Amino acid sequence: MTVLVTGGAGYIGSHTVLALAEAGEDVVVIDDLSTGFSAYLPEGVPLFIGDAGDENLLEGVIAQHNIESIIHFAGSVVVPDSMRDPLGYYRNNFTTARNLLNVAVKRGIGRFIFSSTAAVYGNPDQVPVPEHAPTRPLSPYGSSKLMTEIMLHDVAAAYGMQYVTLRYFNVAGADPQARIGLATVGATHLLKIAVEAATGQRAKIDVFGTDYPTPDGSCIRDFIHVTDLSQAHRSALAYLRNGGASTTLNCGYGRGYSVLETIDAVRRVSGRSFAVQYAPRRPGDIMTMVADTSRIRGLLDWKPQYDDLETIAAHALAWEDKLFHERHGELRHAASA
Ligand SMILES: NC(=O)c1ccc[n+]([C@@H]2O[C@H](COP(=O)([O-])OP(=O)(O)OC[C@H]3O[C@@H](n4cnc5c(N)ncnc54)[C@H](O)[C@@H]3O)[C@@H](O)[C@H]2O)c1
Ligand SMILES: O=c1ccn([C@@H]2O[C@H](COP(=O)(O)OP(=O)(O)O[C@H]3O[C@H](CO)[C@H](O)[C@H](O)[C@H]3O)[C@@H](O)[C@H]2O)c(=O)[nH]1
Repeated sequence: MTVLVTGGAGYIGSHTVLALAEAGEDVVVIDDLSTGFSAYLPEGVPLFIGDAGDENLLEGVIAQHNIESIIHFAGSVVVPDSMRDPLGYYRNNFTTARNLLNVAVKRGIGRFIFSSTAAVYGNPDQVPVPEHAPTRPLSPYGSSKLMTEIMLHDVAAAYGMQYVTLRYFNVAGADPQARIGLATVGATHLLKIAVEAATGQRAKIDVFGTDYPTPDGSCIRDFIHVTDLSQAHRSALAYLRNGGASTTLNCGYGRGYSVLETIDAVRRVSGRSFAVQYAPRRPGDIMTMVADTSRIRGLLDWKPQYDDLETIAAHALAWEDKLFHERHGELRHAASA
């Protein structure tokens, strides 16, 4: 009984593969390494380098391994890029999932966990946002995820598949032992930028908008530690194996922190000062995005362990320090070669 993880060499995928491997699960990964890193997979986890929508590759992997469940992370994740290249995003997020589901149905793989996003809600009418809130994505990225959610629902209804769609809120932090973390060059996530500033890799951090009608004028987000999120995938898998009905679940802690509070947390845990510059609002930003978490807490046996902004910031910082020294060392090495 093996779990196929697509995009398992990426940020969230690699933390989930680690959690599964540590729990003794057999895992195989398909990843095209477009933004992932093979080095972040635990020893012994087979990696098939290729497209998760390549049906021949999928058939080959399934023929070699006894796949019982699929966790589908592979996709393109940068909202502004999706505005510039909508067709690329619909292909890599929607068409890839369509091909993967086609093979899953043909091969009778009956359990599917899908990485979706809070971006499907667009600007919410109510906060915290429940899963039944209207879905009005503001970007091709959000639309491509919502279309995949709808397709998965229809496929499950037609072929008797069980699925859990997980709508992640703002994923942050790194493995508490700093074995893996977010390594994408040019990542745009707030906490990543803040720890890059704290490690001296950036001269400053911009705060996009300080005139929102929030207590300190900056946007508010619900940050979830990537290790807690990886455990939510394990819990979702256990839920499906126990016969749980298909469902869609918000993944957050249900608590919001402002952009300024988040930057302050990085300053506190790092003990380092860096420049913070107030900048205009970033187009397309949602003001406040906080999850209603009652459904995930009620349905899954999931107990978050790192629901604390300073802990998330500290883990992100420890990983960034390690990454910076590794990359810096590599550069020195290359320069002297
Ligand atoms: N990071 C977040 O805050 C966030 C929030 C909501 C949802 N998500 C979703 O979670 C998933 C993982 O995101 P992440 O932050 O780990 O990003 P990531 O870029 O680190 O991971 C994506 C992985 O998928 C691989 N990949 C991309 N397209 C592929 C393809 N066609 N075939 C095979 N491999 C492919 C990449 O090489 C990478 O390893 C994505 O589906 C993303 O939309 C992420
Ligand atoms: O240098 C920065 C970077 C970000 N921000 C602000 O910080 C907040 C969070 O921004 P991120 O880019 O870190 O995250 P988003 O909330 O825009 O989006 C993230 O969370 C979404 C769900 O809410 C989607 O899942 C999406 O894929 C994922 O990138 C926003 O108000 C943004 O304007 C800054 O002020 N300065």
